[in-house]
Amino acid sequence: MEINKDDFINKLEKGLKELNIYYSQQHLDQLWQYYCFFKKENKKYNLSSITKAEEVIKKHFLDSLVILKHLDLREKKRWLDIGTGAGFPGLVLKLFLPGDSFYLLDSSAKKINFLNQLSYKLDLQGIRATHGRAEDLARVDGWRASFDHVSSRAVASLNILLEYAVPFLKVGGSAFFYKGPEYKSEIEAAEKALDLLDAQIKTSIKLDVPGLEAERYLLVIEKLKESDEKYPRRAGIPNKRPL
Ligand SMILES: C[S@@+](CC[C@H](N)C(=O)[O-])C[C@H]1O[C@@H](n2cnc3c(N)ncnc32)[C@H](O)[C@@H]1O
Repeated sequence: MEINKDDFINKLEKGLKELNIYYSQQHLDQLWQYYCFFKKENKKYNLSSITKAEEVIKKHFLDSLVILKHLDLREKKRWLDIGTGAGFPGLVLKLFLPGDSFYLLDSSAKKINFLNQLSYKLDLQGIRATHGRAEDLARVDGWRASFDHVSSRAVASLNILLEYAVPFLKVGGSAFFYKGPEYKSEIEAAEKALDLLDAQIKTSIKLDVPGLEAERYLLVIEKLKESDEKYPRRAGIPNKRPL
């Protein structure tokens, strides 16, 4: 291990304080356990190329958490994280929103296996990791039109992501997409998808992740009406022929 627990926690606390995020000793311990397990199992489960402690703190943990201050925390919510990978942002958000229920979805069985073991180690309740493709699950009862929020980071461009995500949302629900500086051109290219899926961009927010030079943005999408049942199209089609 290239860093000890005290140094890891010092760096993590510094970032959380800069983000103005309320945290407890339990959060710090859980994120340390998360980091250790992620680091140990990274190769086996092919998780991420970012593995140095400082980078994991900034690019995975703080980047996942930076949206907390933009959420309405008054009511408990049901979340879906599409293409969650090693749990970013879904599992990290769950630690800070313990009363919300989280569904983590990924098309890689290995990653889901990792997340199930991690959830067990952290003794988390109200979290479920599922192996599958968004296009398939969005047609299943109990998944379609049943989430208050969908999150997704680094999975696809906006026009594709909308077709994956919007059918999962309840009418009035919102999706949170983590994006880079190219988000404006993605919005332009997604005009037709927004129209066909009866969704609108509620807001775009510049995110400040402490110590991160890369520009980060949050796109908040609102679902306006029930989705046409032809969406999403068959698995693979949204990516091959985006709306
Ligand atoms: C680049 S990784 C990003 C992982 C994580 N969200 C992050 O930010 O670190 C993209 C992930 O999306 C998953 N994925 C891609 N297309 C998908 C789909 N249609 N349905 C479910 N998962 C998908 C991949 O298996 C992969 O784990």
